[in-house]
Amino acid sequence: MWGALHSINGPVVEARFLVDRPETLPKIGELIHARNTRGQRVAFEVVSHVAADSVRAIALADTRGLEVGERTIATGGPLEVPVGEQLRGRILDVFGRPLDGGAALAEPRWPIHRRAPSLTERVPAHAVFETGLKIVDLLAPVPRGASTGLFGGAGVGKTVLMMELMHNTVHRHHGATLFAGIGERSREARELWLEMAESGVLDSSTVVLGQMGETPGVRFRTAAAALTMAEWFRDEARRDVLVFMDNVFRFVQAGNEVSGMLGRPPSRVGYQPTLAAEVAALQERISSSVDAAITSIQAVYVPADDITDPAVAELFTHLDAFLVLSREAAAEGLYPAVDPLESSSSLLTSAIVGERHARIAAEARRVLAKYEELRDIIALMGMDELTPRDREAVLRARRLRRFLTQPFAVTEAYTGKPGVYVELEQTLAGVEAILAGECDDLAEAALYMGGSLDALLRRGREGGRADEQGRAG
Ligand SMILES: Nc1ncnc2c1ncn2[C@@H]1O[C@H](COP(=O)(O)OP(=O)(O)OP(=O)(O)O)[C@@H](O)[C@H]1O
Repeated sequence: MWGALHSINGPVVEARFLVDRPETLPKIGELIHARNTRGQRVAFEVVSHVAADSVRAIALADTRGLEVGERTIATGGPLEVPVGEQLRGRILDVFGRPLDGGAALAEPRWPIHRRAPSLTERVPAHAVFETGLKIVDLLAPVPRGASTGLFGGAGVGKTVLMMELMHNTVHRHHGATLFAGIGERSREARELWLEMAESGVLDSSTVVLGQMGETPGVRFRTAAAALTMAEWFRDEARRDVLVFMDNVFRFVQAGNEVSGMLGRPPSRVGYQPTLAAEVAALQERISSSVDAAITSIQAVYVPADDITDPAVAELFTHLDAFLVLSREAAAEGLYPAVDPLESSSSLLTSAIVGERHARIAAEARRVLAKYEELRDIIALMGMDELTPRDREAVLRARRLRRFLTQPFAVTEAYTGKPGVYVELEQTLAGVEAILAGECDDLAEAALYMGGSLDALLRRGREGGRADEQGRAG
């Protein structure tokens, strides 16, 4: 159907169509096109009907060079993105166009506005997505088919952690991984791309970018585009998919910009009135089917560290686990720098992970919390002032904290240590032994940056033998 641009107001346009019946007017969510003075096609998404023959639409590209009266074409459907195995190893924009200099993608294409599975179709997120990372699987198990929030300032290891999780998903779960870059700096996306290539996860992953500097419409739709691609892997290939969103707060922010441009009055503390619905529409699509699941890890920027911010609070209601990265842990070289006390997961109850895991995790947390509590006293007065009971807790907490570090496969190139994947059972056995005092006589360093307790003890014995040989020689 044909129409013409009737008004242009930055990224918001109104287009009038030649309609014979009201139902033929482009629908909300439908894509319409117009050409700018350079002959380039500019896409818009219809966001509201303003009259029987007119729509308001938001640009998904730069609107400079557009003129009133320009012919507008309704495409008859929403934005569609390519799906399928062809996505692997590709870096795409929100339209599914290559950003990696490679060939254009072919059919099939799926519309980005897809229904979330209904309550009867979805499988509750009561299963653990094993990451192979001791500290995560023990204290903040990632729920399969649900969302986990990732929190941490600059330089504490967010990107490295995301890449290790991608690596383990591909190599252990034979799953697919997707990275949605939303509203962050383009330079970071380029670095991520290089790091992904270097650490060997790029070939099995797909990156979808709607970065800072793109129009709000593009940034707002990036998450939906990436989820559509993930849904193909879950529903057609029946494979588990891990979707990273960096940063989901920027999705809310883009929605707010769109809302402001449309002249909608803001509600809570300046956010869009549609905030809850927009977040829910996105998060509800992250779910399991009978055969496979979309599991999502979402970096969350917390403005001014204020967790009562309405957007952050809204995002929190959809998160089933929290991975909090700590600057102190990173400074001490305790990688992955996951904060063992701040991180949590709704799965950590005996009904879901079993009585043993829940008990070991609670005990580990108690000992680590005790150590935190005593740190200042130790710094001031030294260990000698502690009661024997507290001294024992400190000794075990320090060993436990070191046991919860481990080398990553994706950092092998610069740490020189091969990465390890530790199965949950081995993590539990190691933590149980440390808490029972079986490692009290071991040097702390013997438990640092390794895998299972058995592997660490083996490493210690071999190291000891090598030392003896060295001395003998
Ligand atoms: N698991 C790890 N093992 C060893 N070193 C690590 C690990 N994680 C992070 N580092 C070190 O910390 C540095 C910063 O990590 P990373 O780039 O992941 O941080 P970030 O939080 O994503 O930072 P930014 O916010 O700047 O993107 C790495 O270059 C590396 O030196």
